[in-house]
Amino acid sequence: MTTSQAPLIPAPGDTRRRPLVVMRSVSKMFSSGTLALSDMSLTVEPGEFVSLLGPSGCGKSTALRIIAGLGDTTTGTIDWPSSRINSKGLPEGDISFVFQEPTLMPWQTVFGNVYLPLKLRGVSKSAARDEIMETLETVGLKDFAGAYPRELSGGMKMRVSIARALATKPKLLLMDEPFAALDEITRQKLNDDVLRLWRETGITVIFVTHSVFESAYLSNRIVVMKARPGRVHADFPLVTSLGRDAHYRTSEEYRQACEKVSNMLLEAIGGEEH
Ligand SMILES: Nc1ncnc2c1ncn2[C@@H]1O[C@H](COP(=O)(O)OP(=O)(O)OP(=O)(O)O)[C@@H](O)[C@H]1O
Repeated sequence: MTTSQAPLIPAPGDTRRRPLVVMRSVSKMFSSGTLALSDMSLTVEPGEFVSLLGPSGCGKSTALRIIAGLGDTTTGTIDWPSSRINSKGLPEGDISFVFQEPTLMPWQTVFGNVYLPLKLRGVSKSAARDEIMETLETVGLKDFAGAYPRELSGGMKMRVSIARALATKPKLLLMDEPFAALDEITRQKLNDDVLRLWRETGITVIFVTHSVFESAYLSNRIVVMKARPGRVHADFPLVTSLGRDAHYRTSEEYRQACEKVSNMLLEAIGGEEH
């Protein structure tokens, strides 16, 4: 992957807000010959909540993994204009990833699982304690710090996974279908949790989902992708005059947002070559 380094501090008089991440004409061909992404460009501003939506196999996870540095581009670049870049071309400590599976260590408590990324940075347990307890409180798990993953429900495990991702206070949270395996009510609760965290922390979120309803509820911007090869089909803001809450879920505004996203998705699927 190629990256370019930008000065961390803007030049005097430069009052422009720098994008957080810029994906420029990225293509990805796997060694199997599959062209997963073709000429994909995407600029994400600080504080955005962007959902990546599209048919199965259109390259959503591939795009997310490339942004996270978990995969290389074949051509194209990923730039981090507002971050300090490490030797791997990544903004040190600025990115966290939440996968569909909570991927917790079964032999560690909730506290131990959330402590892991801080431990890897050399932070002692005692120095990390207060912050970890605060993060656990944010996700509603303060009373479960000593519990083991086997004692938790699916939704609680996902909360631990989110707490672990937040422990390092990243600027960017990448979420790859995190709630797909959960029941609808748990999913809605976690949607509200993520929205609250997003509002409270000002974190930037890129959220991969198959769900029109979920994307229309959560995002202030939707990027619909097309498959074979994966590329951006539509990219639009989702502005609402209402708060995103139970009232919004039953509002005409939400219905219209779902209809718009759904139509864009149908358009993207309709354009596929079968
Ligand atoms: N490691 C890999 N090796 C070869 N091909 C891969 C690999 N990972 C993904 N692909 C292929 O790349 C394409 C995009 O896959 P990707 O998982 O990014 O899509 P997706 O939109 O996230 O799919 P889904 O919604 O089903 O999770 C698919 O055709 C997939 O088979």
